[in-house]
Amino acid sequence: MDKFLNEMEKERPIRFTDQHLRIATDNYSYLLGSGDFGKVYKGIFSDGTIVAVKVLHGLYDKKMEEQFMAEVVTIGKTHHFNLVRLYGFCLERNLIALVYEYMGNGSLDKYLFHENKTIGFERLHEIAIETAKGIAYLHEECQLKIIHYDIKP
Ligand SMILES: Nc1ncnc2c1ncn2[C@@H]1O[C@H](COP(=O)(O)OP(=O)(O)OP(=O)(O)O)[C@@H](O)[C@H]1O
Repeated sequence: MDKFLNEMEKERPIRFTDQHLRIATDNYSYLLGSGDFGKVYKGIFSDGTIVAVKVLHGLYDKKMEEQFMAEVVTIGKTHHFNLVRLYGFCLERNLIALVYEYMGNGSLDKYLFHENKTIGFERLHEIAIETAKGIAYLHEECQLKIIHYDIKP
């Protein structure tokens, strides 16, 4: 694990301390949302960079370690316009977190599934193409296994 973390630090993602993230998030006072793996908070670093800090919940075990490493290895290496940047991570006994680029407009699914406004076909097509470009890049960069589904007409 230590070797992995040292490698990652050379590659790019920054290793943050618990204290650093506590200050940036103003003691986790601004909740952006929550997902399957934890809660996401807004943070601002002293240089003005706005971030989204995902605090992973659950006990630190082998499965959690694997999930964490997979995310840092894959997303941490990527630099693509259509993919959210992973700036860094925190791996301490009392805090396991991932630090992402802040997306001011929130999640895409909000627009696709929860908003009353309907998105026109052209915009939907554009989103699909740009999403596919992001996935293709990730696939190439990280040699991810992408599952191919048979789409029935
Ligand atoms: N980078 C970000 N910038 C701004 N808001 C974010 C960011 N990442 C997450 N959020 C907010 O936090 C919420 C939860 O995100 P999270 O990634 O934990 O869950 P999810 O999108 O449901 O995916 P999953 O749980 O499958 O990982 C999102 O719906 C969004 O509102």
